[in-house]
Amino acid sequence: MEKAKKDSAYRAGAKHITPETRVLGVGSGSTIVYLVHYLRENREKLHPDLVCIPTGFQSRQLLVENGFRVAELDEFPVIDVAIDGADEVDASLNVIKGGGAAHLREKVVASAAKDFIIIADYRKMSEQLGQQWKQGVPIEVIPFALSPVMARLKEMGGAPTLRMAQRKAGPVVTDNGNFVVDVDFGLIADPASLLARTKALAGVVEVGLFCSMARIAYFGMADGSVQIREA
Ligand SMILES: O=C[C@H](O)[C@H](O)[C@H](O)COP(=O)(O)O
Repeated sequence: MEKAKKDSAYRAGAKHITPETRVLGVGSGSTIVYLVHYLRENREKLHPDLVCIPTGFQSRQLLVENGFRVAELDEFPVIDVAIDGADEVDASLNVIKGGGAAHLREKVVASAAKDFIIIADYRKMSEQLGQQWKQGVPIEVIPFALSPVMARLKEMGGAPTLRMAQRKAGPVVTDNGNFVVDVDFGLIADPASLLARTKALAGVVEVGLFCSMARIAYFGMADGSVQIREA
């Protein structure tokens, strides 16, 4: 599995991070660690003034520890390329993200990017969202709105669960001070419509459905190959 993650990250890095890439969005999760390894091992191929925009605390730390310059969107509101992991990717490149509760900032960074690329291992590859990722769609909610949002999500046919922290009593609290509700909607026939309906609920800050955003996805396979899906 680790090899598959590394293969996808290295293939995408070699293809999409060129000496012209000045501002790079760096996502979150375990696959993105390998992208930072790629950057570390290929410094001579990078723009001399490369600036990285991390999507959260984890990737920020990772980049700083490896000697890369990190900056905020205030300074660099347009990103050349953003690369990020995924929890599930369907045949049309709709993506579920937020398994690490980072999807709000990830979506902001992806939206600011001219090009958005996904890296993942083969477990994330599916035909329809909900096939592989059984944990549900991550939805970031302000704590004040938790109960009414949970009730509305049930009315919409979802099965919401408040994500609980491990090694801390109580719920997961995101980098933005909010809660995450994982909502099982079964197989998702129309991700864009589900995104629109869930995002419209008062108190929902962001939904971990990324529709019509990714241009290309790299999947590291069990046999050592890398499969590519393009929008
Ligand atoms: O919130 C977390 C992010 O959306 C991650 O990019 C996603 O969960 C994939 O993570 P991993 O590369 O660890 O599978």
